[in-house]
Amino acid sequence: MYFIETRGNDGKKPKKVTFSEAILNPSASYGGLYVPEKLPNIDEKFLQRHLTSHYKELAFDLLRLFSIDIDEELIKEALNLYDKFDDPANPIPVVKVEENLFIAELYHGPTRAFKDMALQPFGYILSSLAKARGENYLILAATSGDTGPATLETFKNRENVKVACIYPAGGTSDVQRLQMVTEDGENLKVIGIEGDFDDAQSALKSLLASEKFHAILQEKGIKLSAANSVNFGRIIFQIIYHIHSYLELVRRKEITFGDTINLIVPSGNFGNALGGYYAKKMGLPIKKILIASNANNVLTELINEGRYDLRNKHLIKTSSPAMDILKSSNVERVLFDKFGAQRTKELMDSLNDKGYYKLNEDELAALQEDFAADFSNDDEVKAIIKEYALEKTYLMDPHTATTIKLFKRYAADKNVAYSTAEWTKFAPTVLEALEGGEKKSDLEALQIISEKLGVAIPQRIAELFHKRIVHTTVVPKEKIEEEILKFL
Ligand SMILES: N[C@@H](CCOP(=O)(O)O)C(=O)O
Repeated sequence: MYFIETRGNDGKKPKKVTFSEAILNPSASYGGLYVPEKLPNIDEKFLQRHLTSHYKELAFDLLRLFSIDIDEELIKEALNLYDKFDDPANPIPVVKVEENLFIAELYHGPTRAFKDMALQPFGYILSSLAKARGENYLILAATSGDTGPATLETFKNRENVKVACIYPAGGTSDVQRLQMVTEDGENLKVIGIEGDFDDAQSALKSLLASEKFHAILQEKGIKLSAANSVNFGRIIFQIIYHIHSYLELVRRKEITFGDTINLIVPSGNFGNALGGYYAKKMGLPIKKILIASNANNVLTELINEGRYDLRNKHLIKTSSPAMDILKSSNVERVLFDKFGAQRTKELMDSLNDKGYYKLNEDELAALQEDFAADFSNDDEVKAIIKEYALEKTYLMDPHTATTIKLFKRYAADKNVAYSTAEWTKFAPTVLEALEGGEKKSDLEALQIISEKLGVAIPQRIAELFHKRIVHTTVVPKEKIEEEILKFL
């Protein structure tokens, strides 16, 4: 299968590339993204076959449907990394929380957030390709808290790759920050910036698109790639778990083949939601993808009103920092799929130049065929955490809590909501939700919640508080490139 560009081709880059080319060099013409030329189909036979199979087999067959140019043995080795998850027999438990609400817990990997689901195998494949080709890569990552730790974990001490991870100083939870600044691999550099996630991601995108930066790296014998979901290598692994969720409901006889379900997705950069959209397009019986946001509600406005409007908006720091994003990358792939390259370029140019775009009526209707959306503010999030912990004995983190408003609206349907991070990454907010009062430190809050509710703190989270801080760099956003070059 080949991959093409969301904003069309500039005549300088190849018109289509293979999967390996798309993941090693994810920068497409005009600042666009790579997408599959044609999505493969999954039919009932495919689903039936995987009713009794392991997640790794489902993943392997799904990747095969895309006919990617990666050696099958390498894919199998990469998928074996799911054996490190809490339950090697099932990396994603799906918990029935109440009638029609199933929570798919995507956080049982090493860094306790859904990013491990894709970054564990993707990091292995990318670094193995680099080594096999005898090439050296700089991998950029911009993070609002979860992608960073998962990227550092997957690439740590891997040969032929160096990682520069950019995070907004003060814009993540303390556990997320510690997960990054205590990572001690020789090939890793963590850079805090005086700015927000959008600044970090804009820097990443302009470095990816910069011929000058590529040339400087070339002189050093280094090529450039990225670990964020701008890289299709991330997205392909984010399609699989939606199929797994559906199969889980069939296995438990909650639905039969052909019944439709909703997916409720806490959304920031839209990679998870895009994975669900692709699964739907490929034939998975999904009724709607419900997009849950926090107070940074650009996606709610887009899906409900058809306008993506950044004018007069500034990023708000919320209790769900991984979703503190205004410039959401993967909406572009949906625009391309629905309206084609020319219109996508028009819309994205308008967003970049004027700070907004507006869909016409037909376009909005097309978007609403697949998506609905709502957002929750921090008070609503805290109330949900408390309600579910105390009344339904289900402990959830603030990102997961944003899905519940949508569940309540669609409670007559079967819904799979995604839990994208473990509560342990946001313990002070969770404790504040449960008990009110002054915000406690992460360590204190973790201990109190663990004792009171009898829930375990994973060792890797507990030991963060005793690890040496390795990365102390914090720079103005204008100095990101300089800092990266100092590290190489
Ligand atoms: N929510 C992310 C932001 C980056 O998203 P990605 O899917 O493009 O990696 C984070 O937690 O870092």
